[in-house]
Amino acid sequence: MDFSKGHGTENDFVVLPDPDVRLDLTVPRVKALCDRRRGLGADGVLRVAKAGALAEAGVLADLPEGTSADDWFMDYRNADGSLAEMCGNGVRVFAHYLLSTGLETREEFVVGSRAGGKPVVVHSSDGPLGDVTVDMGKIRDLGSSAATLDGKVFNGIGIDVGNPHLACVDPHLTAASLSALDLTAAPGFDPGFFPHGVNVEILTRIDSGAVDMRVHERGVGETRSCGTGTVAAATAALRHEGSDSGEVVVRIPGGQVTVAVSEGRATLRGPSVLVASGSIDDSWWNALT
Ligand SMILES: N[C@H](CCC[C@H](N)C(=O)O)C(=O)O
Repeated sequence: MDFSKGHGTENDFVVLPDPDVRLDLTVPRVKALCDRRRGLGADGVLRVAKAGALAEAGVLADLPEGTSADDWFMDYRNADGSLAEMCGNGVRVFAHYLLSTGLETREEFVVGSRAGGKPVVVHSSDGPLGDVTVDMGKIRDLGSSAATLDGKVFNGIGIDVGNPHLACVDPHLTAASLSALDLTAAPGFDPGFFPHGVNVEILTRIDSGAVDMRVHERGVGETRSCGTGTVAAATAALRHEGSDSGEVVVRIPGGQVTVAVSEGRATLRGPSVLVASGSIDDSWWNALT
């Protein structure tokens, strides 16, 4: 079975073209594929299929809002095999992949996701390097909550970007003290507030239009970047300055992206890199049940 490997600011994914929806993405298979020793290694898996084909195969119960049957659908799984509604870095890699393989010929189109249709603009896709803007849609404020990590409490805002986030702005944090935080353990959070788990972002306040952020992702662990997380972070950072709109450069360990927030919606612009393509041994895959 064919695969490609790509990343968006070093949040990396195995891309699986599956137009006939033949693959059964069981938890053991996704976990093995994402394992950096016994598999290819990735933060997540992006299955490529039309939304209508996924609905016919029963992978989707129905077509999410803003998604038509003929849209290519990003069927995203976290490295632990769990489903997540949306993946901002993944959509950029997915859109770049579609153009690079000729599955899509337009530069502006909609990518389907469990969080709804996401319009994309592929500004460039020259070989391995892409530059993509994603309309991330509505950003919903879930109210105040807090995370505990590295023996400290971080107050933050719950933000729904299609998937759940807890974005914690610490005005005393610097890029240096942020990089010194220990994020190896999963942050503590209020399970009553986030009954389905949460992606946790820790970030500095805005300085010269930019913030520094690290993230511990639900179903993955600390990643070099999280696209939906950068949207949550930018929203919280603007809120911390008393604003509900603006453009924020978010610096993450894997690079940087630009988030624009306005009237409760956001766009995310950033790079995409397609590193490799190859084939996965079918018997290896089939033996994983
Ligand atoms: N890496 C993804 C986020 C995955 C979110 C996933 N960890 C979840 O369970 O919501 C991104 O770039 O937005």
